[in-house]
Amino acid sequence: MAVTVVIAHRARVAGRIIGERVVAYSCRRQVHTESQIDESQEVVRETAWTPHTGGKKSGRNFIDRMRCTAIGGSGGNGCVSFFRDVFVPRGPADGGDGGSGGDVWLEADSSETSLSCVKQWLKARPGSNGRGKSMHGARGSDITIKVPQGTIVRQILVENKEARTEDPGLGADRSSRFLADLETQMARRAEDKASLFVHYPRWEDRNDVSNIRLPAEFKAFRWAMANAPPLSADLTSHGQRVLVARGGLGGMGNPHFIGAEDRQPHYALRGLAGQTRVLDLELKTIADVGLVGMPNAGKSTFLRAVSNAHPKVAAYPFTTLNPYIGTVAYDDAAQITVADIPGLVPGAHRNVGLGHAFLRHVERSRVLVFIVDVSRPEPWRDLQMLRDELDLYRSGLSARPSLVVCNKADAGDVARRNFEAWRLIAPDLNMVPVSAMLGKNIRKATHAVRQMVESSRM
Ligand SMILES: Nc1nc2c(ncn2[C@@H]2O[C@H](COP(=O)(O)OP(=O)(O)OP(=O)(O)O)[C@@H](O)[C@H]2O)c(=O)[nH]1
Ligand SMILES: [Mg+2]
Repeated sequence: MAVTVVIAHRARVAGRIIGERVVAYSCRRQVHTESQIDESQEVVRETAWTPHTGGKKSGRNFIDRMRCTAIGGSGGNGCVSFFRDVFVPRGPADGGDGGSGGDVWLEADSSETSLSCVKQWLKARPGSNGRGKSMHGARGSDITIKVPQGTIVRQILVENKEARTEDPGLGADRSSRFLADLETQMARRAEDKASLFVHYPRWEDRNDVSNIRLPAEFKAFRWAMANAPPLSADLTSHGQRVLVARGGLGGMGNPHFIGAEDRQPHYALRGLAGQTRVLDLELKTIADVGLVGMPNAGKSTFLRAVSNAHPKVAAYPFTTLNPYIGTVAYDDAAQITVADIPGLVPGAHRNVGLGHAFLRHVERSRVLVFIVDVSRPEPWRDLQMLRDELDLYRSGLSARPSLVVCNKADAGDVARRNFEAWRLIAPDLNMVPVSAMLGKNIRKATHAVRQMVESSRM
């Protein structure tokens, strides 16, 4: 059976054939794509995760989806110490508390354009341990990671394997199984409790901490950590921040455990571990207008003509490999943002061409501008294909307010005839003939777009 690779990335693609399956690795987008074709149907699958590429910021490392792990700094341990002085051999407890661990924050920044600056492990600093003479440990410093505006943060819930209970044996009857369970639970609880404490040197055996009441603040923190709701945030505006992993609470020093029975506690609490969260970051660019078109239709040329952006323009398909954002400035100081994305080809929803993953960058645009090359035969078919691909990505997406820009209207009689025929076929379609290359009729298009953006804001 013949096996074909459907991937049309212009980037370097290394592939290896395993049986009837072709596994291809695209170096450009770091997307691991697996294609398999059988006689009846085509199956193309893209793994959801783009691995980290080492923090480089260049355009080739554009990343719009990644997974990372945020770990709050652990709290410093409380200290076991006693006041000592000349003629004071057994002074009162004076151990300081440990400092809390640092927090991990994500912050939207308008100067960031890609998630490639985000590392896979985001770790905040731990708090310092408490010391004698009631000296409390310093708080661990927070870390703030800048992400582009439009980043969606979701927590991935990882299964807790420890939650599974052990089976005491097949032969055990119900009551003995219940008792065995209870015993293991009690032993585990005592063990867990003992592991929460630090001891004065060589006092481990003498300290029985099983009856010690843990401080309410400590219990409340542990409860809050265990019952924290799954994180989900959308960082849409510049400076918006979200706390993704809280630092652990610092342990309490031994003065907290002075009681009626024990005036000289030889133990203190350890700091708690920081929160760990596995995060899925997805960048969905926020622009007022999204440009959608086939490769070579002139999207980038149009963006150059209307805005301050300078995307690369060339006479071959897939010139644009990453989204570009430009700002259109009007005479009365009004501004709208326009996103140019790589071209779509028939079957983009099956990952043909560069796939439709880039459509996430126009998904939030209120207005869509279809750039159609009017010098191609039957350009209305191209528009239908674009609309179909949008709907296959997200149903109803093509129903957004839209303008059809009939580009390359300067390309001779063919373009003019096609445009006139199109007018007859679809008299109600919102169309503007332009020549992005020569800058003709651009003002008409930009004003039509502005009207649509403003009416969609109302
Ligand atoms: N004659 C003519 N050519 C144009 C016009 N607009 C763009 N072109 C040419 O069409 C070719 C493709 O233009 P691009 O702007 O790179 O097209 P694109 O849609 O961004 O293509 P991809 O980035 O590959 O998706 C270039 O050679 C442009 O010079 C136009 O209005 N008239
Ligand atoms: Mg382009």
